[in-house]
Amino acid sequence: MWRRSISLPLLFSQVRRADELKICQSFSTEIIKPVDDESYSRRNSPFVAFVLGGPGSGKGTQCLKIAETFGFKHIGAGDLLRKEMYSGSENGAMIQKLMTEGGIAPSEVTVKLIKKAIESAESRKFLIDGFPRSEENRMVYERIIGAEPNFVLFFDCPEEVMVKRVLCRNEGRVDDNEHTVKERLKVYKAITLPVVNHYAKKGKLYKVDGTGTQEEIFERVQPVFTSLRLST
Ligand SMILES: Nc1ncnc2c1ncn2[C@@H]1O[C@H](COP(=O)(O)OP(=O)(O)OP(=O)(O)O)[C@@H](O)[C@H]1O
Ligand SMILES: O=c1ccn([C@@H]2O[C@H](COP(=O)(O)O)[C@@H](O)[C@H]2O)c(=O)[nH]1
Ligand SMILES: [Mg+2]
Repeated sequence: MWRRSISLPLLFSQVRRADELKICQSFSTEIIKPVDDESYSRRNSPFVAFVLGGPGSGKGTQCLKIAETFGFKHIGAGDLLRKEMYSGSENGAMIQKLMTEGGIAPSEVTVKLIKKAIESAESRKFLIDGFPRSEENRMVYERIIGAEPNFVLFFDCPEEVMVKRVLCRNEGRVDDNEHTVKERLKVYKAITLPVVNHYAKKGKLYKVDGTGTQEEIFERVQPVFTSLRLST
């Protein structure tokens, strides 16, 4: 049974009072509908937080810190697709092409990989990093998984900061170049931001300032997770 020591409506109000997180500032001013976490308790479903933000906004970096500190399993949608790409699967060439072009993989492919990762994990608390990237992704996830996320963490970061970070990343990614990052930003603004907006309207969005040092950002993120008391 999932438990936490504080209800989310109370958490939201505490966070607002403390002004530690800038929630939904540019999307909606209020949390309209508190997260219905009790339904998750009853079904004993996994606890899922989506982590969204533009390319280089720091999603992966902060997810590693959250996972280590709060015992979440980190599932990077892009990481799953990269693994699939290098596995020699029939989808490999298709994934490589769309990643190089900054596009979005077919929803069924990504959701199937996420479902497998959730089902094979021992943890029941998940951070799903970099997904959903489109409204279609979101709807296919909800249909196949049969649930919405408990909340969505969103890193808000200026474009020039994100581009600088991506171009300094040295991990040999096929998309870490000037051309692809520009394409990714276009896709992010046109196709991913509507998903962020959707969750803001539902009162499920935690918007965090993604500028500053990694440690400063983690300071802003921590209150969200320290307030959750989920059994493992
Ligand atoms: N606060 C920060 N200040 C400076 N560099 C950072 C900061 N956070 C992350 N980085 C670096 O910026 C790069 C991008 O960060 P990260 O991979 O976490 O972003 P991301 O949102 O996961 O991007 P993508 O969507 O491309 O996977 C990495 O090289 C990371 O080490
Ligand atoms: O749900 C997803 C996640 C990722 N992609 C593709 O992968 C790259 C890199 O993703 P990161 O999350 O930044 O590692 C992304 O630009 C997409 O091309 C995807 O299609 N769907
Ligand atoms: Mg990442």
